[in-house]
Amino acid sequence: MTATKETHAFQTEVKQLLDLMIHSLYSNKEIFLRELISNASDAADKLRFEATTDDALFEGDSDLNVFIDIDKENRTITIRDNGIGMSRDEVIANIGTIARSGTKEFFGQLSGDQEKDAHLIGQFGVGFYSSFLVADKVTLTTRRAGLEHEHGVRWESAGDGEYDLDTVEKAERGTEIILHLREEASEYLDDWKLKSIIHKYADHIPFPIRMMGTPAAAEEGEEVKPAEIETVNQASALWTRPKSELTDEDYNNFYKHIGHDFEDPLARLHQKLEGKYEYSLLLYLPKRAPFDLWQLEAKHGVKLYVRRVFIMEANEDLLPRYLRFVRGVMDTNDLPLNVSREILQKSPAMEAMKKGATKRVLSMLEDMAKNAGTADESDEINTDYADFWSEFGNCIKEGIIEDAANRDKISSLLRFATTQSDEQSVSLSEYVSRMQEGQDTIYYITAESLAAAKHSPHLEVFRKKGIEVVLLHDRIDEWLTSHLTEFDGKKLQSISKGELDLSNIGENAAEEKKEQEEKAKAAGPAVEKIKEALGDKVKDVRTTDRLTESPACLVSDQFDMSSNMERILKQAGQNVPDMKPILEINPDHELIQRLAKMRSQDKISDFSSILFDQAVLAEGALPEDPAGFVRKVNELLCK
Ligand SMILES: Nc1ncnc2c1ncn2[C@@H]1O[C@H](COP(=O)(O)OP(=O)(O)OP(=O)(O)O)[C@@H](O)[C@H]1O
Repeated sequence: MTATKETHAFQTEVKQLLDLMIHSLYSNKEIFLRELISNASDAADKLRFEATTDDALFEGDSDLNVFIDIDKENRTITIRDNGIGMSRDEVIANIGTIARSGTKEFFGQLSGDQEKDAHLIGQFGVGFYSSFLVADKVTLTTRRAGLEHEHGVRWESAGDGEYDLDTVEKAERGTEIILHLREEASEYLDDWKLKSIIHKYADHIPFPIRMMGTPAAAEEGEEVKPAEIETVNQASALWTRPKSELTDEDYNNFYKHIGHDFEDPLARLHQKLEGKYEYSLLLYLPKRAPFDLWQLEAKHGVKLYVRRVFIMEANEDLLPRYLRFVRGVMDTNDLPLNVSREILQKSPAMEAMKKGATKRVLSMLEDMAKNAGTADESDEINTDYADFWSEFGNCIKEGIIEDAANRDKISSLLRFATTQSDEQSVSLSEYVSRMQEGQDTIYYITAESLAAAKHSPHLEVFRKKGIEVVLLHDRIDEWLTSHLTEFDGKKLQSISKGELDLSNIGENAAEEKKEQEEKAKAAGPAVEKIKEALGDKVKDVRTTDRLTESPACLVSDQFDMSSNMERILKQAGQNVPDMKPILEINPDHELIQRLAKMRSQDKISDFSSILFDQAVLAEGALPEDPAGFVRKVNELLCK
């Protein structure tokens, strides 16, 4: 064996993370133990799974456990597991490097404000690095199960930007971490203190966590009995225990382990399902979106266990992609332990679990939505669903597109801003319950921002008639509305697409319609003039009753792409054919009436072009020739 001691530098991000962590999690130091036990438990899970197809990996020792040892004299705590361990390459890849999606976003969001950053860092997860909260030197020795004894690896660092790596002999497989405690972390040398932290954070860990017990005090003349090893935690899989035995704290601590989160969850679901297939679900909704929510390779999800043996993180196999924020465990007796992932994915039992779990998560959300706004005994208003929506609403919208079978259920979970609420808090049923007499359509507008939607000229007639309009301004809304075309038997219609017919709505509808027709007729010459002036810039020019204050607006043809969608696709670098809009004019507006009287071709042309560009601006977009627009307006102003 060649001696291979090397010194490596930490990846820049690791250094940054360490500095930040030591400062911001200072008052929360004890979490180091939770993080290290969590890793040890994951390592035991991995070994147990790999050993289902290769028993030799147990190396004759299948009693998976974590052992914690205190050495008061040398001021160290040792956390030792006999899990899967790591090879040299794995140590380099896992310890000293952050190779996870969402890292860039995480660093981008740091503000320098300690409290806020502590929160962010908690969400991001500090894992192994939390050792440096209490230690000024960490020595990790590990050997991967199945490798020869001489392929052990020692990793050592003072957390100052570098680590040493050495190849060593290690007889037992697994990982041993020695924390050389800082002066100010002496309290952790007390075994009662450590035991109470283990109870707090790791009772639910399904492997025994062992420590030396306290030696019983000897009676006079008796020999002092040596201390015995004792198991500190409950060591049973939490989801297999009856609900009545479990406290909120038990559930929350388990969530923090499984969800790699520092905060309590927003809600949970614990059920045992019996039918053709038997399985248990323990699922949680996080309070906050993880950093990698929008990454394709989201890291943590739902864990699949078969007969309490961890099989895999199996997000999309167990829950549809749009529910990727759900964390937790599904455990079944109906799958074999030692089959490949591919076979598992195709099994009817997995399919049934996915269907059942999806249904139950959606029902949990429905219940949360129902309870929204209600007050509890202490008069506190329930904001759980609003909180959920602001973090994960856009994922639920994906569900409309992705999960046609549950579309009805999902559509009742949607919440929007409308002309009556800036908050995204209005459900479609609430909208329907407020519809005007004669209204049989749910009206919406899509725009680049809430402000652009709210101030769009298209809303003018709706305001006048008191008709509520749903204001859509998230990118995904364009896709949402192309899949959600009906709710509760009512059509959804964009107010900036196609012809608008509000003639059935309101008290004087019939008279208004007649009046409008007359006005349209009178504006005929103006329409023709503008049409000629704008040429092929527009698909058509026509009068409208949409507008009450603005002179003109743009609409898309019923089956054309909306201008907002066109903009989004173009921004995303897609090749989109130019859609020609329809210019609608307000025959009551003074500008239109003045234009009707104009004779000079040049003036008509300038006026028409200004009308068109103004309508573009009102959509939140830029005219094709902004400088030309400004020049024409200035010329007019000076006249
Ligand atoms: N005791 C251990 N045995 C085997 N592998 C380990 C052990 N501790 C850490 N690792 C490996 O190092 C990786 C990084 O660990 P770290 O605690 O930094 O992050 P994590 O557990 O993956 O995620 P999080 O930061 O969210 O806790 C783990 O994913 C695992 O592969």
